[in-house]
Amino acid sequence: MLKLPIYLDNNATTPLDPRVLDAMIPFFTEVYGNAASRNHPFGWAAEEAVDYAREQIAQLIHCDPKEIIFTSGATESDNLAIKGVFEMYAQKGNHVITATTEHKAVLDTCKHIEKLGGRVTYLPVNEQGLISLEELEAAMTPETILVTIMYGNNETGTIQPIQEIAKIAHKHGALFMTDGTQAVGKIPVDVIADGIDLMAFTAHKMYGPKGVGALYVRRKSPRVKVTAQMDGGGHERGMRSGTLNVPGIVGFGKACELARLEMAQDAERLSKLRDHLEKELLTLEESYVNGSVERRLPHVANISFKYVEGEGLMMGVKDLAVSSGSACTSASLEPSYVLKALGLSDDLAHSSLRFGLSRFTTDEQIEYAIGHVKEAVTKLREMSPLWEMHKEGIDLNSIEWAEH
Ligand SMILES: Cc1ncc(COP(=O)(O)O)c(C=O)c1O
Ligand code: FES
Repeated sequence: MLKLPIYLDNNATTPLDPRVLDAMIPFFTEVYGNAASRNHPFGWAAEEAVDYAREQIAQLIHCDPKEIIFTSGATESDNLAIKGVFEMYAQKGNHVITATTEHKAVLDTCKHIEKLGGRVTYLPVNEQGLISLEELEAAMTPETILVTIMYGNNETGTIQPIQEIAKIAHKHGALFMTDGTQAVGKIPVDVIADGIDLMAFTAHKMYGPKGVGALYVRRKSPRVKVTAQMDGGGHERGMRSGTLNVPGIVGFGKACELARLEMAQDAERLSKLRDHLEKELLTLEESYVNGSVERRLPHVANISFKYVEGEGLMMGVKDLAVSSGSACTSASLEPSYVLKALGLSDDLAHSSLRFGLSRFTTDEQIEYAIGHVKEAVTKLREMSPLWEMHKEGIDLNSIEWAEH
């Protein structure tokens, strides 16, 4: 039988918690009504389950259950928030501010509204992956309707100064939206304390099922509205039509409840495990942490190993399921645009690995990962002429390479 690698790609998706699956199962076979059916108990039972999940989710992020709009995932929530605000507030202005390190679900939606006549400012980040509050302030105009900056980055785990960003947006009369996909369920997120007006998040990054997400839309001071992007039966207070995915929503609710109860202890254990992994891997010379070490999600480490070629690195660590900043693991030909935005060279971006730990990651798995990565990096460097030159003290930047 095929031996599976150790799964350390939990920023891509997490396994479903068995307790979440248990909660979902009756809603496939027994309680199969349409939550919008008002005339019989099948519908009522489904609606009751959805309402309960809405409460579980609202409790995790400290909002009112009415402020949760169910979607198919964070991609849809990002689209609904940005396009929906752009259309709804067109009278006020057409300017949106975001950052270069956002997820494609945000960046490509911003590109779309540019085609519709919108103006978008893409703020740069510093080497820590953080935007500058001064640059944000300077970019605000009377036409700015929306500032959208993610909570925690999916590649590096860097956490933006959310409360400060919200204050600046509000001071200038704009709404503040955040893609909370990687942060919700991992660190405390309080939409009221943080000043968030809209927030996208998704179940499958927090031990829930794939294909179900939510958009938080503030209802009071200010009351925020988005134009629906999916027309139809007028579900979700008219903001997102379509029959609700009841089992998925039940699972999402359960995942949020578990996160509320277990997040603190998970975060403490995982940050210790992550720090141990990182400390060990940094004993390899010329290895670097990408993103902010101080402001970071507890379960993420992104490390570059200089003088190691990206493709070789991915082949060398095949006992681990991890992501890399190199293009050979993705459909695009460019190395990670997030790492490049932090100022990394193409080479260093190519030679990076992203480790994403989960509730189910064990000490033994991390010990194995440490040994495996150390061995791979050491072996690859032994074969690398660049490493040899570096060891001989030759400044590689001073070399003039022959043209071919
Ligand atoms: C920051 C961020 N936003 C959005 C998404 C998209 O989420 P979903 O897969 O639920 O559409 C992801 C997941 O890849 C993500 O990490
Ligand atoms: S190492 Fe494969 S694309 Fe860079």
